[in-house]
Amino acid sequence: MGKILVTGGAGYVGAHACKALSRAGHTPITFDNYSTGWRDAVRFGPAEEGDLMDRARLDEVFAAHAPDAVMHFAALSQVGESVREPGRYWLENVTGAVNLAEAAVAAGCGRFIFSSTCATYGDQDGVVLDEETPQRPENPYGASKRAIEEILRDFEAAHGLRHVIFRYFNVAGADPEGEVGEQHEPETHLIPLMLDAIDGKRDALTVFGTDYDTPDGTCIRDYVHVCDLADAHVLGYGWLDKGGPSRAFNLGTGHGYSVREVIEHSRRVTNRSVPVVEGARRAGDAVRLVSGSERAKAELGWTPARSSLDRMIEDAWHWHQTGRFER
Ligand SMILES: NC(=O)c1ccc[n+]([C@@H]2O[C@H](COP(=O)([O-])OP(=O)(O)OC[C@H]3O[C@@H](n4cnc5c(N)ncnc54)[C@H](O)[C@@H]3O)[C@@H](O)[C@H]2O)c1
Ligand SMILES: O=c1ccn([C@@H]2O[C@H](COP(=O)(O)OP(=O)(O)O[C@H]3O[C@H](CO)[C@@H](O)[C@H](O)[C@H]3O)[C@@H](O)[C@H]2O)c(=O)[nH]1
Repeated sequence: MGKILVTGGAGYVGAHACKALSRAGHTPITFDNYSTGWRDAVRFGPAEEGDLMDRARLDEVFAAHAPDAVMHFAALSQVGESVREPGRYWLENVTGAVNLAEAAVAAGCGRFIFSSTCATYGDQDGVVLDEETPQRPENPYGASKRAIEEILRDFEAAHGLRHVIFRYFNVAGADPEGEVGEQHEPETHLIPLMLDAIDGKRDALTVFGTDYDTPDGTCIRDYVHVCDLADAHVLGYGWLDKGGPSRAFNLGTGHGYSVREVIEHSRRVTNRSVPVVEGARRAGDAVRLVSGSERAKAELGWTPARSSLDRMIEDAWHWHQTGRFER
């Protein structure tokens, strides 16, 4: 069983990964500055407060815990914001990852699992995006993540730091037991915003662009359940623990849904109407991002068992109605 330093363990995906790691018998040690995460979300192992920009603090935490691996979730992660504030994305995402990789190498921790994204691929004229697809990000967020992937390859060559890169598609849903869930402030993600509109916490959901070249004019994304992602991280740790080589894996289902289809499914699952207004395109949005995820299934034995759209909306709705983190 391993000790795993989880940066961003107080955030949405990181907290679900901590639960899955702890269930599998590992010890997740959260490292977080609580900028977008929640102290209440750290329920499955110890917490260390700190900022990735502070290399000395990272060294202290590595010395205190001697982790067997790092899982690096902490990042700035909003496409639209990255277009408006590219400097922050390049500075914080890249510097944070370099500090973490250097601290891991200095401490003799040789395994690194990284949260990358399908935004590193960009639009590719309707082809299914598999791991061999050339990466052509269309926004500073995706570009910063692609840069970190390159940095990890350099660190392996120079220092033997082995890595697993997970390129997530669109994460959705929540822990079905309701212990943790998705809560961003301000919220920018489609499904939680829609649930807010459904129960009157906001006036309406704005659809960002209805004139895209897709069957119904709205953008298409491949949604994957956060608990399936969390399970993939446990498998990724096992892969490196058994001596597996550095590898990149997509995590998606291979099925894309348009914004209008997500609205329709939400209407059905919640049995409520969804107030919607049509708005302008959001800068930086790709038209269509759909995964080829055969590699993760074949090589890691990963199954996105909970990733039907209805199930993700159901679990998100359950959390929306029953859970809430407080500052
Ligand atoms: N949510 C998605 O749909 C999605 C899709 C693809 C990739 N990802 C990636 O997954 C990761 C997690 O995303 P999320 O949705 O859970 O985000 P989140 O904002 O909920 O979590 C990020 C966590 O990192 C912490 N953090 C941020 N900057 C930090 C710093 N400098 N030092 C220490 N802690 C810091 C935050 O406080 C927060 O707890 C990100 O790397 C993101 O790019 C997310
Ligand atoms: O109020 C809203 C919010 C979103 N959308 C649309 O819904 C889709 C999904 O948007 P969102 O939930 O914001 O996700 P993405 O912008 O696709 O980005 C998420 O998914 C990426 C992978 O695709 C990750 O890398 C990012 O970190 C994560 O924020 C997009 O077409 C948006 O234009 C709307 O129409 N209205």
